[in-house]
Amino acid sequence: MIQVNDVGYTYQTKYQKVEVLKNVTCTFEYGKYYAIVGESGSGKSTFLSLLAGLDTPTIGEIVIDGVEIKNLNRDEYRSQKAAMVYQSFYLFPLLTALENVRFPLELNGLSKKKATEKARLLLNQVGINEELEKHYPRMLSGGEQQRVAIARAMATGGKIILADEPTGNLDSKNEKIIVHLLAELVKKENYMVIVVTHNPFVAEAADRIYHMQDGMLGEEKANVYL
Ligand SMILES: Nc1ncnc2c1ncn2[C@@H]1O[C@H](COP(=O)(O)OP(=O)(O)OP(=O)(O)O)[C@@H](O)[C@H]1O
Repeated sequence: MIQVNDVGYTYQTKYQKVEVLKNVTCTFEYGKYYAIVGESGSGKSTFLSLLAGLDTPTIGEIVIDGVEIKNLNRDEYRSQKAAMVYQSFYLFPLLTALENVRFPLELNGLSKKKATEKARLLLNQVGINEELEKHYPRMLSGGEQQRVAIARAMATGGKIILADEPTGNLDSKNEKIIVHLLAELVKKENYMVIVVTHNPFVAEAADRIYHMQDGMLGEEKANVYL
């Protein structure tokens, strides 16, 4: 699980300090889908980047499966435990769908043959067939690209998916497909999914919703929509 204990984060610009997160305390468990909602500029993405190990809290601690994040090897954490999914997909443009998913598997030491087999399984799981796997990202629809990005996140082998507006560039049909996919990973494979979103539909599917307001995380609420 992830325990966030009294975390604060301050951006230091040339002229001023901007306190973006204040006294954030919460926990995230495997097998649950969380949504973090809140006004623009309230600190949601900053918080997600701390959970991803992309930045370090100014004060407080984040503990992942019993180890404080600052004591983890950051590269290993991001390549093996927690993966980010973004609004703009960020697939490697010069790699096919299959190669995009195979890449982290090979990076984690699998042979090309084994990595190809595993990548195919993951792509199949997200509904990308053997024809589409040969396509470069520009030849895929937004929904297909996001599914490849989720398969790539799963390829890290970690069970934590951190998603920043994962449906922000998608139409409502693809939005549903992606939300369903994430919810299934949580239910059937014990993933922990944490989604930052402005989209009520994406938030409604969550087990828990956290409200970020002016850098403070509001009381955890069971999802009232369920
Ligand atoms: N590199 C930076 N330097 C200084 N201030 C920053 C930096 N990045 C973000 N901020 C400020 O931190 C605050 C929180 O930003 P953040 O992106 O976390 O908000 P958010 O809730 O995710 O917003 P949105 O919903 O619009 O994406 C904002 O006031 C923003 O201007």
